[in-house]
Amino acid sequence: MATGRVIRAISGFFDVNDGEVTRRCRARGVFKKQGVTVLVGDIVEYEPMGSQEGVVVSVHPRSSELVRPPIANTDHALVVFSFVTPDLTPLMLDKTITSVLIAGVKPSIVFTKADLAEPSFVEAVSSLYRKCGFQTLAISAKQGEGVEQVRTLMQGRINVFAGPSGAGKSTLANAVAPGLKLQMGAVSEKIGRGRQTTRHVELFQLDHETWLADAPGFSQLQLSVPARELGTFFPEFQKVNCAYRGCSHLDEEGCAVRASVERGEIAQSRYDSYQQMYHEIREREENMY
Ligand SMILES: Nc1nc2c(ncn2[C@@H]2O[C@H](COP(=O)(O)OP(=O)(O)OP(=O)(O)O)[C@@H](O)[C@H]2O)c(=O)[nH]1
Ligand SMILES: [Zn+2]
Repeated sequence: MATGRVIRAISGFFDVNDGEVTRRCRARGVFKKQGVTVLVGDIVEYEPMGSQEGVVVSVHPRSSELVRPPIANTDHALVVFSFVTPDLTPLMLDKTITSVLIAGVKPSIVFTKADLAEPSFVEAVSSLYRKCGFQTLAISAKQGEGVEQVRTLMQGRINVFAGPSGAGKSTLANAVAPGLKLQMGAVSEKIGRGRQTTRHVELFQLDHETWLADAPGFSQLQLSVPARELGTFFPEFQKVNCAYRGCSHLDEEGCAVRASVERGEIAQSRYDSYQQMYHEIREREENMY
């Protein structure tokens, strides 16, 4: 028996890498009956067969599981947003960060196209997110500025990119992994005649302990958390210790979060995003009954 990581899934086969060799494996027949799924990113036990093949016999418990694209055990999301072209929209950024946190994945925020933005804007935005407690970088991938620091953040992790179209994900991926020619376009999904085809996801190895998914995650921002728990995914809200259990931080009297916003400590834009997301979730919750 051997242990490896699934790095690719192709029409019923799984490519399993043990750190050196990649074998094409099929899954045990009983998996289907037992409802066991094998995802790219899974750590699996397999029975080697010959020098290049094998059979997956069990799947280790997952630390995280993304639905689109389907990847297991991602532990780091690079949240890539450009300062300009397209312009930064705080709500989109905050939603992406929150979705990453809800999925149990650590986010790092990478602001791109710093070369096209006003230095004062670059500094203001970066410091706003740094103060929230997020790892934050402002880079210019085209000029190669900050690329080394991004690569350092990725070290020893299973990385996935997240962020809107045109933010610079492909450019950055190719800067950190030259030679791989990565295309980070969103996972395409065609729905026709009841059939759903999703682009294959693959993990690319940057070194023996660092991996990068070739498709961006968090393309559908569902915010799958009860409204009352949303605040726990805003690290700067946690720091002020609102004494009210289950406080929505919207209109409760004496709410420490609102007081902090009024003092200008918690950023108004983050609080606005929180309110917007809260109402979105509430609407969904109300429609469920
Ligand atoms: N000036 C400048 N342009 C950049 C930078 N990074 C990316 N770009 C440009 O921005 C455009 C979009 O970059 P992509 O890397 O294709 O963006 P993407 O996020 O992969 O976009 P999708 O594939 O649509 O998801 C390209 O024309 C890049 O050359 C940067 O740091 N500075
Ligand atoms: Zn509160």
